[in-house]
Amino acid sequence: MHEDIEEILVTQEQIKAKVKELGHQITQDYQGKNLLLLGILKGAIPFIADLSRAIDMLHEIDYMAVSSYGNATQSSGVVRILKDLEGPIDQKHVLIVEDIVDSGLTLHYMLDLLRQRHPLSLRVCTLLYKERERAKPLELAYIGFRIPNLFVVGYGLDYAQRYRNLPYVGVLKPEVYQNNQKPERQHKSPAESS
Ligand SMILES: O=P(O)(O)OC[C@H]1O[C@H](OP(=O)(O)OP(=O)(O)O)[C@H](O)[C@@H]1O
Ligand code: HPA
Ligand SMILES: [Mg+2]
Repeated sequence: MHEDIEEILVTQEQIKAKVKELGHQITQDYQGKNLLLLGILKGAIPFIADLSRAIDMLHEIDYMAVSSYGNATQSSGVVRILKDLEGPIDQKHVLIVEDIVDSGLTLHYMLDLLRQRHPLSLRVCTLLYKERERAKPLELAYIGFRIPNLFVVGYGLDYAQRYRNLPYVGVLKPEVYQNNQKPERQHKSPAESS
């Protein structure tokens, strides 16, 4: 275990087994359909790479890059699109692939945006779902693991762009981000404090 990690919440073995299970389920659910896996960069990279190979049918992959956390541990509340899809999705069944649903702001923004492009269907597969209060409910078709409301890193999840390469999901020692965080970053955004 890396020295900055306090506790492992989801092991490499648990992730592997869950990805296999999700891939199997998705294969059954999307048989005969034109499936597009839509990965949300950068956090979803390891998950979508493993999930795609666990899906036993032809499908497409595309990515969107959005960012709302920057180097902070709380969402800024403002989602910025850094990279858009390559083409239209009106002939596709879109499955958004996320590493984590935390405040839910990123997904709400993505779902609202993508609905306007009229995909044949639009659903979400997230590896992690944080148990916490949310301003608006979210409908999630596939959830890997429900985790407590702690800041986690690994398997794609970062703190200040680091730790994405850890093969497990772990809780970062608070002193790691408390030492580095600028005071203004510690305020809750208006969207978070409601
Ligand atoms: O439910 P939310 O509170 O919106 O948080 C979830 C989002 O935040 C993270 O992305 P981030 O904006 O940090 O970009 P990254 O994937 O490049 O790290 C994560 O990968 C999700 O996309
Ligand atoms: O707990 C988290 N860790 C890393 N990135 C995140 N983005 C939203 N929540 C988290
Ligand atoms: Mg991030």
